[in-house]
Amino acid sequence: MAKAKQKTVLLVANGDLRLSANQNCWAKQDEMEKELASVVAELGAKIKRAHPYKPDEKHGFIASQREGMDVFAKIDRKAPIIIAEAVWQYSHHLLHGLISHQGPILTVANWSGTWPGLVGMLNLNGSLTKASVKYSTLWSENFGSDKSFQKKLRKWLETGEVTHRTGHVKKYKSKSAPAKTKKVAAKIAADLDKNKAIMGVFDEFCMGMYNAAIPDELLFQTGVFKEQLSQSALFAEMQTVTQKEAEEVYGWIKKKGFNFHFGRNGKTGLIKAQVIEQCKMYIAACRIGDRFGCDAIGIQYQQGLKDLCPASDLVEGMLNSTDRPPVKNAEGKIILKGETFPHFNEVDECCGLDALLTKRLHTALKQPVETTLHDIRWGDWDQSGTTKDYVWVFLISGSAPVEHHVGGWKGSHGYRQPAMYFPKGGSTLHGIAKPGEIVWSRIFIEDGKLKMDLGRAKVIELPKEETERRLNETTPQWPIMHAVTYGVSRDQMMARHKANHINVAYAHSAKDADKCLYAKAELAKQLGMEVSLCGTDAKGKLL
Ligand SMILES: C[C@H](O)[C@@H](O)[C@@H](O)C(=O)CO
Repeated sequence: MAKAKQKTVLLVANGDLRLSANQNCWAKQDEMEKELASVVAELGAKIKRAHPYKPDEKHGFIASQREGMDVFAKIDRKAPIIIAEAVWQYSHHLLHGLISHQGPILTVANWSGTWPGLVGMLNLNGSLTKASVKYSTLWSENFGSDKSFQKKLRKWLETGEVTHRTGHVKKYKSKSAPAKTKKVAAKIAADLDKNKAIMGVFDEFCMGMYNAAIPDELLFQTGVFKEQLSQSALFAEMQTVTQKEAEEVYGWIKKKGFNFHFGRNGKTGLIKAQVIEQCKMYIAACRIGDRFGCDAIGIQYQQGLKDLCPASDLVEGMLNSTDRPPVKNAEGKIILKGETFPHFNEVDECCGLDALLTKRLHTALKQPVETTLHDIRWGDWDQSGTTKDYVWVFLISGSAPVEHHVGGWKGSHGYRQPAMYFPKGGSTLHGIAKPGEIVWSRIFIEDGKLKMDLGRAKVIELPKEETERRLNETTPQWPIMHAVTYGVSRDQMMARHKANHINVAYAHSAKDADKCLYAKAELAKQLGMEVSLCGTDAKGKLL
């Protein structure tokens, strides 16, 4: 390796707020940092941690915003700095310091599914983008042997900047949209303009995901407005739901053939009492959402509620389904009968807005309306010999609608949420996404504007052993989607995507999915977003 100019690079490792997560994940972070330090040394520079390992806490992560501020107050603002991530991290622990930083910034993640480090880095990238902070980003499966990674790292060490090719991204101009899709989009846009719509937000801002909050001023143009709801109100409403009502929801789920995996001890296993509380939350969420006339709702859950009651995941998966337990409002009317009540996980408002638009578009185009977000968790080449395509692991931290799963309700499973993240447990809504054509999309904020990226992909089936390998490399309790993106490579996706989350929606065929994509692009454009199309259609034609 050619030597770069000798210099010291500061390293910052950001973590979760939860001590249990930071302790559990520390070993992998430590391993990754050592590998990175050795490559940086080979390149002639030196890594210096900007904050120490904390023996009493048994980890070396920054674990709060204040702690992050104290770390950044002491560092040279002009120094080159690497944010190295092997775990899920709360971006706001660092954002302040990176906003003030004057030296080159590099975010780095190892290509590992073990903990959501790639997810963490993508969130930080999205947050830095929204905050207009200049940064570079790199990822690699093996820092020590990946020549292309080393070349790019050397470039960053020498120049303070490294870029990636993003030629797969093309600005959407209405010309490419079929006339029918324009008509559908115009009708929905006009309705939003006249009648408006509401996103119910049960506590804004989850786990430091600054990128996920849409400033109200940017939302106004879309005709969608927020109803600021509170998780305390949700918890209070849960207390008004009777045991009988909760048992009815539970019985409904059981009758559908859903597979709960119960254990004996609620500390580490799933127990019925946790599920009953989730059934209460499901009813409470429907009722509050209905009372406020919401078109979509988002429950923050991971901070606050996590210490009070079981996880919201089973609730969220059901809300995103058309085949869900009926809930009556105070007037005795079933709330949104036969419809989804779109839910945006972790109150990612960019996903909420997308889900709200998707429901309307797919209803108008007679396509499946069930949507969800996933984490871009990881990806790998198929090891079963099924496909030569690169296969992503889209895997969200708890639930997806059963319509997305092979076998629907019967093919879906409820596991206890991992104790290190979710002390009060609760069932996930796990399943393996069924093969089919999808549209993926992401609304994000850049240059103070609302933007949307869209692309096409297919979900493929992989043999049981390969699916299990992927689940065991990540978090097996969570729902998985084997996705192959058309005309967008792993590195192109990583270079461009400005979020940890990605929205996905099925269509009946490849042709229908193309139509859905153009209709969504057109609608987003009419709502004032800057829209880009990424990659190709199923046949390889540029979008
Ligand atoms: C449980 C974790 O905090 C997850 O919620 C996290 O990895 C995410 O899903 C981030 O999108």
